[in-house]
Amino acid sequence: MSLRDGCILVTGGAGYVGSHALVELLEAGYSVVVLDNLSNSTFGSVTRVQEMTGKSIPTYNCDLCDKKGVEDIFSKHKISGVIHFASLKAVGMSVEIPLIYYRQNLIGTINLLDVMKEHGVYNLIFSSSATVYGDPKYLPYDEKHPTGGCTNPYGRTKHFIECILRDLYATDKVCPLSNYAVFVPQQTFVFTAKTPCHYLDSGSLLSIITDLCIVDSMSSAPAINNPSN
Ligand SMILES: O=c1ccn([C@@H]2O[C@H](COP(=O)(O)OP(=O)(O)O[C@H]3O[C@H](CO)[C@@H](O)[C@H](O)[C@H]3O)[C@@H](O)[C@H]2O)c(=O)[nH]1
Repeated sequence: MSLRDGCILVTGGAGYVGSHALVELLEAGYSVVVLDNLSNSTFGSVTRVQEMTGKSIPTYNCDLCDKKGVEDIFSKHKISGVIHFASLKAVGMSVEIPLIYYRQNLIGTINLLDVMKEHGVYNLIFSSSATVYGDPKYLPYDEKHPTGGCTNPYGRTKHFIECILRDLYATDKVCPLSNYAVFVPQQTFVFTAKTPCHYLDSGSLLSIITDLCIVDSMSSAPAINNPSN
């Protein structure tokens, strides 16, 4: 199934970055479905996106820790790819309530990956964070900077998820990724110019995007379908 034959599931799509991604995806001609537990947002943002674009967006108030709820969404919609923004993301709070961060971010992501596999969906863009780099060995960070050594639980959840995704990519007996998969670890600064749509159009099957400048990328919307940008 080509990506455009189905919908892109945007987890955390009601959030700040996720809702901007919706606009880009819709304007690039993708159909989208939103999953969000509304822990840090409302569906008002999605309503505004629908008003702006004139396109309708199925929305689900669903927590990724509710695996059955996630399965229901995959059963209702022909999902061809996922952009995974849903995440608790406050560094300070993650120090105060680490278990909640580990449960929401790690178990939620593992549930998502399980359900994707059950439904034969292997196209994923993961929204990571510059916190995976830990204390800088040099500045500015670039894609070659080592990850790990994170200084807080939030960063560790993102780092662990990157590790999980690398393992899945490496063991394609477990997770049958196509040979033409493009694995893009730590695309820290590329994302400013290259939107999620670029990655989808380039056939990325498992991409990790570290740190996001997607909101800025709104001004470079013409780059969406131009892989040379
Ligand atoms: O378990 C959870 C936790 C959060 N959310 C939702 O996820 C969205 C996250 O968006 P927001 O809180 O506005 O954060 P952003 O600034 O958009 O965070 C983006 O940028 C962060 C890095 O700065 C990444 O960690 C995040 O994954 C990415 O969404 C919100 O709608 C939340 O309601 C869920 O659906 N499930």
